[in-house]
Amino acid sequence: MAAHARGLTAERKPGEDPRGDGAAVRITGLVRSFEGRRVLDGLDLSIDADEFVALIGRSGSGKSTLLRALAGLDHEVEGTGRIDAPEQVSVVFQDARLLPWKRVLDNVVLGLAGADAEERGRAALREVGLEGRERAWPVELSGGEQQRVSLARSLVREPELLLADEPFGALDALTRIRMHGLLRRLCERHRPAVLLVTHDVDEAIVLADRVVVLDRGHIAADITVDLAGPRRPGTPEYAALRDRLLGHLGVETPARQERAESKARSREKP
Ligand SMILES: Nc1ncnc2c1ncn2[C@@H]1O[C@H](COP(=O)(O)OP(=O)(O)OP(=O)(O)O)[C@@H](O)[C@H]1O
Repeated sequence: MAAHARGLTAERKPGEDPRGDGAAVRITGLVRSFEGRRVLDGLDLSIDADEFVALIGRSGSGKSTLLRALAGLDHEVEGTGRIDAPEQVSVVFQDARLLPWKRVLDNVVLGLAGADAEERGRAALREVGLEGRERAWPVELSGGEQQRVSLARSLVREPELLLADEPFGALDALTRIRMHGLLRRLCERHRPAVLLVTHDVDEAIVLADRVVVLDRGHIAADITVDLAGPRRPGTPEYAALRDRLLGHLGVETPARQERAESKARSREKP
């Protein structure tokens, strides 16, 4: 994929794995600036093939800037650094970005080569639970259904890397939970490397193998989600991880407050 911010010092090398370490994505010393202000400040990040990484961080920390750099959508941005990423990349945004004048199936297969494109498109729609809606217009679908079409459009291209920028941010809570299940199943089947930008710590824990916290252009934490059994908010391990991630985002939780108070009390003791 040709993709470069102005001033990028090194070329992207699609699909290369020079170290043979199984990484699908390798980002080294990435810098991105707007009007002289560094939003990404020498960032390094690797994502293994078929690894699911969630990227969280406060508003303005540079999450979308990083995702756009990886997607090759930042030609006008000032920057340096090196990005090694696969050739086949698909991007899903918060809004489904379907063409309103094309039917659902035509949106899915748009630009897809091969005599079997339509059959693959139908199969992708089946996978996301939209069999029978091939001839519907986008406007006839709910928000959740439109995002399903957007996922089908991405996955029909069999991406080695799936980039998702708050894909479920505009959906209601119940639809979101259903979409989490769908995305997890699709990823287990197609096994792309995934970078998911989200504001939702629970979404990150439920879906990801690793959660990366971005803070002022640097990686402030890189945490493997190592929870035994189903990832249910009720378990102590889940609560501890959630608490830790919220701490990195500067959010005070009752548990953190309790710990701080007990530390302060023990310091006061003679
Ligand atoms: N095209 C642009 N021109 C100028 N500044 C920009 C541009 N795009 C992003 N920025 C700035 O870069 C910083 C990082 O933006 P970015 O969208 O990457 O943050 P984010 O972590 O995705 O935020 P949010 O969670 O609110 O979506 C912000 O301060 C933003 O104002």
